[in-house]
Amino acid sequence: MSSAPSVEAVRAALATVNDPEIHKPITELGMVAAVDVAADGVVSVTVLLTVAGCPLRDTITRDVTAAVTKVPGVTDVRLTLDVMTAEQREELQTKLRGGVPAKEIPFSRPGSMTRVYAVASGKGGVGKSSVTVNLAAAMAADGLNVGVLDADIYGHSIPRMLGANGRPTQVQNMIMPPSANGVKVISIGMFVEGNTPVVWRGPMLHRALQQFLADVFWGDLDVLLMDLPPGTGDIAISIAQLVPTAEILVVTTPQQAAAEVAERAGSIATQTHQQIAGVVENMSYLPCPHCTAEGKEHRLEIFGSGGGRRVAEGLGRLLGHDIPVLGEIPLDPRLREGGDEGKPLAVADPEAPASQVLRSIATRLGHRSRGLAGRSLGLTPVGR
Ligand SMILES: Nc1ncnc2c1ncn2[C@@H]1O[C@H](COP(=O)(O)OP(=O)(O)OP(=O)(O)O)[C@@H](O)[C@H]1O
Repeated sequence: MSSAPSVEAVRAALATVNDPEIHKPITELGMVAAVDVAADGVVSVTVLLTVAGCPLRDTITRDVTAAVTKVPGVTDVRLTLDVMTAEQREELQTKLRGGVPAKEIPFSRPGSMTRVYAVASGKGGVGKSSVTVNLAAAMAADGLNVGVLDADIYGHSIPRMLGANGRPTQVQNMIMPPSANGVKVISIGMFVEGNTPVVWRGPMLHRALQQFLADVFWGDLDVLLMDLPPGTGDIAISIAQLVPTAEILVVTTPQQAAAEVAERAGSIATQTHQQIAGVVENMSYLPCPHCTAEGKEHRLEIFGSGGGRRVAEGLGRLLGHDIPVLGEIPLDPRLREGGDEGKPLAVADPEAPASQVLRSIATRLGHRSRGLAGRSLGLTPVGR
């Protein structure tokens, strides 16, 4: 007959259980209130939930029971779920913030290691959100900790495109973002009922963004992507004020008209003194299906050509240094379908031509040297 396990062995097993929302071990979060091991191998564990009526209590129950059951010598697991006191939640919040005072934006602290990209476009519908979610998913698949802030307050489509169906939950004053495809997501769409359009004005939008940046528990992000609304509106200015180190990523189509507006949107960087990470040309061409079937390459340039290059050159002239075109993404109906289904093509089919371009951009942006983001190096970036 095997002997009863030690309390340490049970605690070690509990340390393998992550809180489903905070994604950290429950032992580190102060959620394990008591562990008791009886001589007959019956283990009693008390776990404190962050809030009463926690929607994920079933997941926690299942995970804790499974982990403890695996410890040799355990004959039964008796789990009691209780709720943290206000003081305990306060303690947890301080711990989660890693000492950063409330209301401070972690990404704008000096020495922040998170690279922040604000994805901008001139016109709507050029694929800015599609590019954002695919880059985010590709970076996450590459092992980076990634967050997406859907700042496209009027056309918030990011949660659907990423398949983030969950709702944010609240621990004290902190908002826990749901995650999908390995990416943490927060969107104004998660805070409005149904499909209600948001008709907020500048100051309210600024406050909402401030809250998303300061009060959301993002954890240690390698990269934060912010999907801006099209154009050069209040939000772009707010972002520049809130996170001055955010670099701008301009998305355009090859079309002349789109390129002109994109250039205007990018030129905001001269006023806000932000860096431009580069230009992404989306919907660059459609690989001719007939020629592809015959093993030949023939690009149908549905929206013309050269928009990305023109924007990069225009912005380069304005800023006095070269701006790279980071990639030309072809049209692919599966990219749209992936967006509708919450399965970004870059990870669902990484070898598709559009995915290959997206993944190469993700690698380039995700692995730029840390700590230099947003700083002028006095160097001229090399083009493609
Ligand atoms: N490369 C592509 N191939 C095929 N469809 C695409 C591609 N890029 C984007 N789309 C589709 O085009 C539509 C517009 O894209 P998306 O919503 O990403 O644009 P947007 O610039 O973010 O628009 P808005 O800012 O107005 O919300 C979507 O239906 C999307 O699935």
